[in-house]
Amino acid sequence: MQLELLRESVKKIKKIMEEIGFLGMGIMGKAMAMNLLRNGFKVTVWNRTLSKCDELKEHGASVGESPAAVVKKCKYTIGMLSDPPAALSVVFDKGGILEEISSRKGYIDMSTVDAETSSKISEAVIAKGGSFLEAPVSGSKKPAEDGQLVILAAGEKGLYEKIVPAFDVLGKKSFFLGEVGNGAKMKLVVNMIMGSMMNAFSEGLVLADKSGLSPKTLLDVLDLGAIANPMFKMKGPSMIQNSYSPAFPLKHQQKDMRLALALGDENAVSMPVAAAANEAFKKARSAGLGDLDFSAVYEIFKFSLTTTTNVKQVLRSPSPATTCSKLTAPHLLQTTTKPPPLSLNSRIPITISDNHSLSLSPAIGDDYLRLSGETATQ
Ligand SMILES: NC(=O)C1=CN([C@@H]2O[C@H](COP(=O)(O)OP(=O)(O)OC[C@H]3O[C@@H](n4cnc5c(N)ncnc54)[C@H](OP(=O)(O)O)[C@@H]3O)[C@@H](O)[C@H]2O)C=CC1
Ligand SMILES: O=CCCC(=O)O
Repeated sequence: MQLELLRESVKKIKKIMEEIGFLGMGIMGKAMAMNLLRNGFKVTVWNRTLSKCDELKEHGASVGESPAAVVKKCKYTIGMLSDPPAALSVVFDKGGILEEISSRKGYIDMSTVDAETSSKISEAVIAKGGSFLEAPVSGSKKPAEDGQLVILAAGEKGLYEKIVPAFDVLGKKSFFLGEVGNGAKMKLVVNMIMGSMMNAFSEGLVLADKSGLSPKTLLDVLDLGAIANPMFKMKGPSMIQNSYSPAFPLKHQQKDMRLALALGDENAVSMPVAAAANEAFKKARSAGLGDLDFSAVYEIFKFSLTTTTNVKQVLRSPSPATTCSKLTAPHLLQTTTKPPPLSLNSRIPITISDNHSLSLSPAIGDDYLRLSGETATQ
């Protein structure tokens, strides 16, 4: 039975025969390209920062010197880029896809972008005789590694049918949603709901904690009830340990909230919950948490202090009189260098306002300096 299944998938892959191009070796692109390689596809990769292709090369991928070079070599090219400007750049800029796309070649953009960006790309590719499919995905780093994504495709049905063997490797289920734009819209609706849920979850964890309840017990209770879901289950334990290793970077979640709200504007849909969630993600970005996992928005709820003062500066030269009029998420600050004057036993007094001060003690983690402290009325 297993052998039969194996034969079937080899047959499907052989149907494609042609090499697959892959643009964008970020968290998702790298995992997806690796998965294609593991499943017998020949893959040529490209990334703006070339060094990120090294690991793929070690696993048998070829490396193209530009998006155009990849398209020239491959019949089908997939893109997994950060945002609309990046998705447009690999198509329209010098060395971009348009220089080599032609009839019998297809471009599949799996990035999360808005319908307008996707339509612009589609029109340009089709004008050159090529085929286009948008195919954003639900699921994060782990599902990408395991080939368990949910693929939301729209555009040219013919291209969809031809690329299905690759989608079967990348995902557990593909939807074909009709005309270009529908995949982008579906993805934005899903991520809008996800971002709003993450905010409610964060608020709940803080409320439990401040009410004298154990956040860990809250996780156990949630997991047994009607609102149990994989996201709470997966993110909750690391959130209560202040650990936010990025699977889905917060800056991308905020981009998706922004694009979803724009879709709401376009359709006159009132979205007060999503708008509030977007504000929290923006606040987290401005506090320097954009490259952490989107669950780091929890930090914003833990500390309702508003801040922008250069806390890094404060940390580099802590002194008893250090004054910090505005302070955000003071216990989790990204530092470029470990500040020399600090030791694990240091306590750094920081005055927040005339009436309040913080006394912080540092613990140095991987790339982050974590500080914990309590407010005290002077
Ligand atoms: N991470 C996740 O869980 C998920 C992410 N997504 C979506 O997938 C896309 C990729 O996400 P992810 O892999 O996490 O993001 P990363 O930030 O890890 O990677 C972004 C990629 O885009 C490239 N890039 C950025 N700007 C440009 C540009 N101007 N020109 C060319 N390339 C550029 C980066 O290149 P460089 O290395 O040079 O910076 C990198 O390859 C995003 O749209 C995201 O919203 C969808 C589902 C899940
Ligand atoms: O766009 C990112 C989605 C992340 C997820 O579905 O877990």
